[in-house]
Amino acid sequence: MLELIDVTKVYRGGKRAVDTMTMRLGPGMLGLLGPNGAGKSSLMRIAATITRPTSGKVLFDGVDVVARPDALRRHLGYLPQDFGAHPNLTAREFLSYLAAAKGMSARSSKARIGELLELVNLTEAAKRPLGGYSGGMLRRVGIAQALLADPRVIIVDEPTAGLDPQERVRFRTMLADLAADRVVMLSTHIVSDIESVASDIAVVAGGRLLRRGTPDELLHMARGRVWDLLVSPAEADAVRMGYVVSRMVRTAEGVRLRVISDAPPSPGAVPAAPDLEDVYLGLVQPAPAPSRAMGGLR
Ligand SMILES: Nc1ncnc2c1ncn2[C@@H]1O[C@H](COP(=O)(O)OP(=O)(O)OP(=O)(O)O)[C@@H](O)[C@H]1O
Repeated sequence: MLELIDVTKVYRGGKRAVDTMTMRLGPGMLGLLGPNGAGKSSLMRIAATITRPTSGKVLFDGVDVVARPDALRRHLGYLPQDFGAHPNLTAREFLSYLAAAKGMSARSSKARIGELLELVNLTEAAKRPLGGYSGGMLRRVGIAQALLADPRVIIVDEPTAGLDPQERVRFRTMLADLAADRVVMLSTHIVSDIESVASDIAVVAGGRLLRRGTPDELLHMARGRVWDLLVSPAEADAVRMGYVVSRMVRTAEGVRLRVISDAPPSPGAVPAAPDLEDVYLGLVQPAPAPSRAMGGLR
């Protein structure tokens, strides 16, 4: 069990990137969802013992890992957002080098690296220098290095950035499998990255935890507050001035809008079944003035 308790991070210069966040994580996948600048990377670096919190506690199985980071590090696989690999090394050489740095024996690491290359589908490319890899292939090397020591806790920061749709799906499924018996914490600003795999979603913005729940619990919040309407282009502009609009499609008949609001935004609005994108936008997007769109979702 990994626990973040009242964690705050204030950077030099005064930026409060994480503001008294508390999260407890057991086995399973927690999707940390928030816009750019929400504080996701800062929180993950703190959870991964890379950065010290300004205040608050991080406990792993009850042990204070701010004071004793090694208690977590030997069980941790971490994939930072800016994961960089040496361009002249092959995938196999790079992973062997990291395994040696982690103190793994050459024999056990050889077998493990073979397994991992298979898992991330890089066996065939493993003898080529990393400099010639695509963004997606490098991400897969990144996840392989995070899994080297068969970690109990896996922290991956925006792992799908730069992946094509097929790679995204493969990556999500792989992490979901790993989450069966491990703590997996994954950050993203893309709702579809986590809605099909995370049973537990934390929405963060401005350094604060806004909501946490299962997809069903989050969807429940938005029930009765999502509306579809078809309007003229001029009316669409007016609606966008006053409401949170989660989708807008121009069609031959007019503009089809999806609006988040407690009350119907217009007499012709039809209630719609919410999805997680609606919930997310309702939480993180400031309501345009006049502020009547967000109340119920906060
Ligand atoms: N080392 C630092 N020094 C000062 N400010 C920082 C530092 N790192 C991050 N910040 C600021 O803290 C806030 C949160 O940044 P953070 O990277 O944690 O957010 P994020 O949700 O991961 O966003 P992104 O997806 O853009 O990385 C931002 O305003 C960022 O500019």
